Amino acid sequence: MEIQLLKPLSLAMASLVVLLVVRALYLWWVLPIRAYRKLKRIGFGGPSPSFPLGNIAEMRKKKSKPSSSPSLNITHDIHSTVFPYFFRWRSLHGKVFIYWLGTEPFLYIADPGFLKQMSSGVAGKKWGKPSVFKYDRKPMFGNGLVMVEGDDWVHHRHTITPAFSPNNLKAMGSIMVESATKMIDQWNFRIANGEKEIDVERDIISTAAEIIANTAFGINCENGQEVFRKLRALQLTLFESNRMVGVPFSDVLYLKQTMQSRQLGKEIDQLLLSIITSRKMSSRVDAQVNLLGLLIAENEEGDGRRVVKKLTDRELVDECKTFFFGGHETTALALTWTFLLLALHPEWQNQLREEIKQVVGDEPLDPTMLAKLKKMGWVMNEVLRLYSPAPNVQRQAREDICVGDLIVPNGTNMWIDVVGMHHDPDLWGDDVNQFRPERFKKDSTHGGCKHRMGFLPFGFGGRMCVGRNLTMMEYKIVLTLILSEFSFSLSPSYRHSPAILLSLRPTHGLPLLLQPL
Ligand code: HEM
Repeated sequence: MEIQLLKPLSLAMASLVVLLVVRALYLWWVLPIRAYRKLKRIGFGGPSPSFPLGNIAEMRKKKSKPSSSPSLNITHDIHSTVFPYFFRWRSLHGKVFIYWLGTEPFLYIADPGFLKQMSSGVAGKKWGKPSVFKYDRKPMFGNGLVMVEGDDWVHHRHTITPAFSPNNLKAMGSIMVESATKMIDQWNFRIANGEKEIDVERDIISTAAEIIANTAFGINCENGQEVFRKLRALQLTLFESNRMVGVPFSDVLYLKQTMQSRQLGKEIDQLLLSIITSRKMSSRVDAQVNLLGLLIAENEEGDGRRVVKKLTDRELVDECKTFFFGGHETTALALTWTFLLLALHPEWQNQLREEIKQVVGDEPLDPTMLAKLKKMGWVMNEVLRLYSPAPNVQRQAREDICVGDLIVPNGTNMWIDVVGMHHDPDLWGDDVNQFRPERFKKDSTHGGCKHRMGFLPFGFGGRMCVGRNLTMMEYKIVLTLILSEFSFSLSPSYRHSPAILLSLRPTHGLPLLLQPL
C-alpha cells in the first residue's frame, strides 16, 4: 500500500524537477541566446561569453594597484582604471558591442551618434530598466521612479515633477544652509583642537544625507541618520554581491548578503511607513517644505485642474527611498570630487571665491543668488564630466527601436558608458583628461563636446534625472559656504583610486588640509 502511494509521489517529484530544469534552461539559455543571436545578426561583435558567468570572470580580474604617491601621480584619465574591461573591449570591438552579465546579454554603448538615433522618437514610458538590476536593487529603489516603467512611470513622473518646481526648491534652501553650516562649525572646532586633516568625503556624505533626509521627508536628524545608516549598510551589502548580477542563483551564492539586504530593506520600509503614517495623521503643517509633504498634499488635494490618481503608501515609501538613495550620495560625490579638483587647482579656488564675493558679498546666502554663480556652474559641469557620480545609464528597450537601418529588438538590455564618453578624446579633444572648467564658458550645456549626447551626467530624454535642479542648488550652497570659510590643499596621505561602488567614489576617502580664512 505504502509502495503504491510512494510511486506516484516520486513520479510527481521527478516531473516537477524536470519542469524546473526545463524552465531554468528556457530562461537562462534559450531566451538569452535568442536575444543574443538577434543582436549578432545585426552585426554587433563583442567578447566571447561562457555559461553561466557570461563575461563576469574577466570583469572581476584584479585591477592594477592604486596610485600610492599623492599629488605627483594624479591622473584624471580614469576610464581604463574604473572600467578596465570596457576600455579593453572597446579597443577591440568599437563603441557599440555585446557583452554578457551572467546569462543576460547587454548592448554596450559609448557612441553618442548611435545613442541619439536610438533615443530620438522613443518616449520616456517606452524605456524600461534591465530586469536583473530591478531585481537586484529592489531593496533600495523598490518600484520608485528610477525603476518603474510604462504608464506607471508616466503617473509617478507627473506626480513627482511638480514637487521639484523652482519655488518648492527655493523653500528648501534654508535646510541646506543649516546642515552645511553645522558641518563647517564642526570643522572649525576640530581644527581649533589641533586636527590636521579632515576626511571631507565622509563628512560631506553624512551632511548630504541629512540634507536629503530633510528635503525628502522632513524628519528630524535622528530618524534621518537611522534611515541613512541602514541605507548605507544596504548599499555596502548589495555591492558585495552585485558583481555577480545576472548569474543564476547568485543570491544563493551570496546568501548572507541577500538575507541581510532583504532584512535591511524591510526595516527601512517600516521606518519610512511609520513616518508617512504619522505625517498623514498629523494635522500639523510642516514648518519646512519637503518632498514627501508635497506629494501627500498633492495626493489629497489634486492640483485643481486634473484628477490626480493617488500614490499609495507603498509607492510613497519607494519614492522616499529613491530620493534618499538617488539624492544624497550622487550630490555628495559631485562635491567630493570638486574638492579634490579645487585642491589640485588653487587658482580655481581663488576664482570662485572672487565670484562669491561679487555675487553674495556680505549678504546672507539666498537661493535666488545662485544662478549668478556662473563660474561655479562651469566647475560643477567639468567635475561631472571628469568624475561622473553616475558612471553609467541602464535601459531596456520595451519595443523594437530603429537606429538607421538597424532594429534594436524589444527587450534588449543596454549599458550606456557615461565615463567612457566623458573621457573620449574623439569627442572632447586632446585635453579631454584635463580639468578645464572654461570649456563650459562658451557652451554652458555641452562644454564644447563634438556631440550633444556625449555629455550625460544626468542621463537623457524623458527619463533624465528629476533631481538635477535640487542637486545644482545644494552643490552651489555647500560649495559657497565652504569656500567662504576655508582654503584647502590635498593631504599627503591621499591615494588616488576612483572606483565604482554603485557610484564613482574615491576608494580611500578624501583627506584634505583645511585652513580657515
Ligand atoms: C549629482 C547628482 C545626481 C546625478 C549625477 C544623478 C544622475 C542620474 C542619472 C544618470 C539618472 C538616470 C537617467 C536616465 O536613465 O537617463 C538619474 C535618474 C534619477 N534621479 Fe538623479 N542624479 C543626481 C541627483 C539626484 C537627486 C538629488 C535626486 C532626488 C532627490 C535624484 C533622483 C533621481 C530620480 C528619481 C531618477 C529617475 C528618473 C526617471 O527615471 O524618471 N537624482 N539621476
